[in-house]
Amino acid sequence: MTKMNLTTRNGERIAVVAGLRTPFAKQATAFHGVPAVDLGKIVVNELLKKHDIDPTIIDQLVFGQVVQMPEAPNIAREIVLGTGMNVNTDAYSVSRACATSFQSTVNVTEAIMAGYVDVGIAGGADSSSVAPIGVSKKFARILLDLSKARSLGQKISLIRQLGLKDIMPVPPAVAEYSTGISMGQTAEQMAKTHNISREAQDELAHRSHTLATKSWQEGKLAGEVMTAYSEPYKSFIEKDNCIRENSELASYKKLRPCFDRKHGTVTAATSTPLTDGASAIILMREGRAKELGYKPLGYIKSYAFAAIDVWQDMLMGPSYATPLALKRAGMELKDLDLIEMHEAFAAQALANMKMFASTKFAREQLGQDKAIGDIDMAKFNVMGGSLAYGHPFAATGTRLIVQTLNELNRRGGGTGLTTACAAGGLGAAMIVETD
Ligand SMILES: CC(=O)SCCNC(=O)CCNC(=O)[C@H](O)C(C)(C)COP(=O)(O)OP(=O)(O)OC[C@H]1O[C@@H](n2cnc3c(N)ncnc32)[C@H](O)[C@@H]1OP(=O)(O)O
Repeated sequence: MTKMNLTTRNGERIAVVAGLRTPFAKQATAFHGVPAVDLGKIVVNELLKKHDIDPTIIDQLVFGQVVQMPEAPNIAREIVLGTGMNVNTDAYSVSRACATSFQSTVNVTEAIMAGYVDVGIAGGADSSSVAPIGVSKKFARILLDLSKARSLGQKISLIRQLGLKDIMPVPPAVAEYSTGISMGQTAEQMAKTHNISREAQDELAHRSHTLATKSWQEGKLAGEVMTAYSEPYKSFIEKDNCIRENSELASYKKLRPCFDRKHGTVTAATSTPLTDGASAIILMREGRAKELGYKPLGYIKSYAFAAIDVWQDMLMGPSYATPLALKRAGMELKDLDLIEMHEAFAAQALANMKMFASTKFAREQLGQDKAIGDIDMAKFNVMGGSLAYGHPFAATGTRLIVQTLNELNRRGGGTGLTTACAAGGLGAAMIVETD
């Protein structure tokens, strides 16, 4: 197969020049009270400062946030207006559930390929601590009717229709809108369908924490996680705080399942914690990066998105998107030097790994004779994954892209796969390479 690259019309590659993320913090800890829009501003502000990028050269900023704030629906534009960037910088927001910052990266990539943009920022931010708490549909309707009621009698009769249940606040659910099935329940489905044992899930989570701890200790994350917070932002944390530095397999075994208390196997340790954080990357036309004197971290080689039904085993996206991204890159799984898969749940990652290796799955679901391939654990989530780092939904895609490129560079260069499942039965896969 001939290897292929994504390029502009005159053959220039799409360069990832730099990337940065906030430390990722467990819900209601270090970033308690800090909305996603501020996390986005913090990270973009520091990204520009750290890499001495003149904000006036940014043509476009595309950002996303999964749990949206009704008062600031276009987070991208708020970031431009709130970071001293040129007010004329185009900015819009995208949403693709947990693959949101894959999507923002693709939007900027495609704009560069089309020749419309030379320099763009992509990323995502989410806060599980500042969530839009709503009201029930009945309460919302009655509030509206109350505002239109003319007499006291009308008002009283409307209020009388409300019970205690109707006026209780409604937090956003981490569940599928059309089915009501939570992400955790889907992970339970996947563990059962694919026969993923509790032991295997515990081991993957323990591995994730152990490798993430080691990566921090070896200083590998220092360059890509911000530690300095410039004015007007206060100082926060300097390290991810979901990672268990003293992870012990024995303590995993003691935990009770969370989503199917009686027959389940998915626990708090084998689920990504609810997390706050933001991440962003700067993309440039290869020639523009050279003109400006930047040495890119790497390049976007190919990408693919895929979608499956949402009732059963919905978090299988990587198994559908990866073969497409490989085909578009003219590559096979064995050609890759690193494989970074978002660990939404240990059961979900393990089920996808099984399906990568399954010829039956390839034949029946992908319409191809050969399995995607066996995953070599020496290449898989080598610095740990989302189970340890956490998962601020929209920020995970650009975390994966930057972490993979930096690790490829430390290993002397190569090609890496980054892939994630997402709500709505969606999947994203992106292949990145270094020089
Ligand atoms: C496409 C996608 O990405 S879909 C995924 C989207 N994301 C989600 O759905 C989020 C899923 N996660 C969650 O909803 C929550 O994290 C839950 C419900 C699983 C757990 O929430 P909580 O109960 O608040 O978790 P908490 O951190 O308190 O942990 C519960 C217990 O497990 C323990 N624990 C958690 N992780 C570990 C670990 N790695 N090792 C040992 N013990 C652990 C905690 O210490 C705690 O013990 P304690 O009760 O004695 O204090």
